[in-house]
Amino acid sequence: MRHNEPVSSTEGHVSTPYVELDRAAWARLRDRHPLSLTDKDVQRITGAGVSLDLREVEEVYLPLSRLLSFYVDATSGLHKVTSDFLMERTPPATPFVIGVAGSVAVGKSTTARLLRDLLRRWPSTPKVELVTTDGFLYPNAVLEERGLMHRKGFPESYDRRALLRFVAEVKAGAARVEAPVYSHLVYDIVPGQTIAVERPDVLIIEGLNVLQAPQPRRDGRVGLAVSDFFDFSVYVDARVDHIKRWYVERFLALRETAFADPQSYFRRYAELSDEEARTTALRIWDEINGPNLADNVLTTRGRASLVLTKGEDHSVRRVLLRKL
Ligand SMILES: Nc1ncnc2c1ncn2[C@@H]1O[C@H](COP(=O)(O)OP(=O)(O)O)[C@@H](O)[C@H]1O
Ligand SMILES: CC(C)(COP(=O)(O)O)[C@@H](O)C(=O)NCCC(=O)O
Repeated sequence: MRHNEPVSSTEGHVSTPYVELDRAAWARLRDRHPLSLTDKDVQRITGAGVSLDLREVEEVYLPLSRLLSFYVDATSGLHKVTSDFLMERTPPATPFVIGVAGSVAVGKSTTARLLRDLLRRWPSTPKVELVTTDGFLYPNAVLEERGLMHRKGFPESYDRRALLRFVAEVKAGAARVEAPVYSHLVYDIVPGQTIAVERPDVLIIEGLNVLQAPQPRRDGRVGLAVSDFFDFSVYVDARVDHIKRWYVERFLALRETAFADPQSYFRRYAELSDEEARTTALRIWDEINGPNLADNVLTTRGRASLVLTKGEDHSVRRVLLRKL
């Protein structure tokens, strides 16, 4: 099969809406859109903690940011058409909204930060903001009351209405919209702290459940979901056994950093031996993050505009791009 041709599927005679490109085919696209970065740029982009390969950024994420910048321009043209049709004199600026979804530990935050920093380099999108959905988790006090302390990350652990309102307001061009902030260190919402979004060119919303379909309400009617406001979405994908290993490795590493902080909710984990830490991480994975991935996150993959599939070293092996 030629890699630049759509994949056809025999499943129920519905052909897939995606075009599938392997790593080499995707990387070749870069030749048509010459782009380059220095090691220094990459260091600046990724910040502390994650060691990223320059080639990976240039071959995978830079072309994606280029495609996105074309989408931003095309979408703004479409808004103009609607506005002209409606004879609006001063059409509101409408931010382009991108959702980034995937499992805990698959690399959503890294992908979202990369896209933010790369998009800022393109002329039509200098102002890019990134918001993570953890700020919309209910505070621990509410989760405790509802018996949801061991369901953090499951759809019901979020104030979905507040999240929806936030995205709808940003999308409607509101001058300033605030989102609450979650601290991984204290493992709770930070009272009174917010992040402000002020009419960006692009808003990236990153979180486990951002691609969830709208849920039926109590009256049986189906409302809106945040994904209804997305102009584009990325699902970061990998084999579950790889993700589970990345989760455990990150947990072991956190003993030296975040867990060791006197303020950390998980202070007690800093003292664990390798074996104890591994057992604890595997338990948390098997009880919380694994089931959430299987039941609520993976089930939304087919709704994404683009799926990045990573190999066991985090390098992207395959890209699915929705064409239909
Ligand atoms: N593209 C990448 N290349 C190398 N390592 C990565 C990459 N993306 C993520 N990682 C590693 O995987 C771990 C999880 O990534 P992160 O972005 O924090 O995941 P998530 O936000 O999905 O929980 C990080 O600790 C980081 O070291
Ligand atoms: C904070 C999270 C729910 C992810 O939030 P997101 O930004 O994806 O909405 C997750 O990273 C997490 O910490 N899960 C909790 C698992 C546990 O209770 O340890």
